[in-house]
Amino acid sequence: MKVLVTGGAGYLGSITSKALEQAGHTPVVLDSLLVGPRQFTEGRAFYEGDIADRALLRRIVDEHPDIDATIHMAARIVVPESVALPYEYYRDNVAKSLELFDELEQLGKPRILFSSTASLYALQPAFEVRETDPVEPTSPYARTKRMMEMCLEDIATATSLRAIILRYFNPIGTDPDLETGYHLKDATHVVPLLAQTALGYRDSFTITGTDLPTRDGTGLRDYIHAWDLAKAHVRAVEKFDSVIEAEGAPYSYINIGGGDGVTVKELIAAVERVVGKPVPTTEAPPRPGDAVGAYANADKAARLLDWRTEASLDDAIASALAWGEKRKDVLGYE
Ligand SMILES: NC(=O)c1ccc[n+]([C@@H]2O[C@H](COP(=O)([O-])OP(=O)(O)OC[C@H]3O[C@@H](n4cnc5c(N)ncnc54)[C@H](O)[C@@H]3O)[C@@H](O)[C@H]2O)c1
Ligand SMILES: O=c1ccn([C@@H]2O[C@H](COP(=O)(O)OP(=O)(O)O[C@H]3O[C@H](CO)[C@H](O)[C@H](O)[C@H]3O)[C@@H](O)[C@H]2O)c(=O)[nH]1
Repeated sequence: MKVLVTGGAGYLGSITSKALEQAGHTPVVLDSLLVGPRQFTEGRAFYEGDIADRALLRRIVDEHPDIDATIHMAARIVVPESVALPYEYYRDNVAKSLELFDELEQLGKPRILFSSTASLYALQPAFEVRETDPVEPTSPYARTKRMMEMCLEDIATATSLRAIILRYFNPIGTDPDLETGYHLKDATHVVPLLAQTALGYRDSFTITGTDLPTRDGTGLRDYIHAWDLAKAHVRAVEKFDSVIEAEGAPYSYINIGGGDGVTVKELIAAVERVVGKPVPTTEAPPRPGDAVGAYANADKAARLLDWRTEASLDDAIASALAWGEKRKDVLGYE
């Protein structure tokens, strides 16, 4: 199959492109390089440009008329930044996504996989969330994702477009060959920050939020290996039509998580276990827009995609540490 991957120069887009290739499929990457590095597109069909550039989309489909589906990963993704830059987040994640979907549908390319987020779930007393559980996005970023979910429901109901909405829990680590990975210079995600501290590139790691309603007061997340997440996309592309048929609706929501909740303090202990030495920490209040947390009920992914996570937390942390050591060679910064 041939798959258009928007945001394919990014962290998850580049790893997913590689997983598609390993499964015998062909990714076609569209990315503006707003943040994704050009190196991450090497060896692939790559179009540099914006998802809302309709002329470019027409050219891509003209040159690749056999595109079977689109994985729409391009977005701005940093929660605290979304609080400070709402215009940028709503314009890029919502308004531009609508242009993309409208043009793809007109071009006869109606299969969309959409990258959504677990951070939009409302807090549940036991933290486990199913796709049918209530949502309550707490940041502009999460609201852009929820808005797009609602748009996709309405568009799929009214038009030929069909959507599989993948709600990612927290991907960490990278592809097995360490070719691409987490690339943000000023990391904001917990595991890259912990890895940089464990590797000695940072003096200490700051725990943001120690008085939350979790078992030890720190934020709880469901961390999954990015390579497992990439393979979930391969399954979703391959099974697209059968998922939509099984759903009995023109759209489907699927949690992509492992099913284990891990607090920040537990995560730090796991990193210390993997590196075999303590990681210095300090404490601070939660970040603006921070969610308390959730972990996935991943039964639906198992049933509809025949997918479940394979890697352990320690494997995923080891992958993140290995990439943390290597990324200076690839990107030029630690
Ligand atoms: N990383 C996570 O923890 C996480 C968790 C849940 C969901 N997601 C979602 O997964 C997707 C990929 O995230 P990621 O971590 O790989 O982020 P990333 O920033 O590495 O990748 C996003 C890519 O999109 C590109 N892009 C942004 N706006 C664009 C535009 N208008 N036109 C073309 N390209 C554009 C960027 O240059 C970048 O390469 C996003 O939609 C994100 O919301 C990520
Ligand atoms: O320096 C830090 C950074 C984070 N954390 C904590 O670590 C946990 C995870 O934080 P991340 O920023 O790594 O992940 P989030 O779940 O908050 O957010 C990320 O994953 C979400 C999916 O759940 C969104 O999609 C979003 O793109 C992405 O930023 C949170 O409890 C956070 O408070 C710290 O203790 N210290």
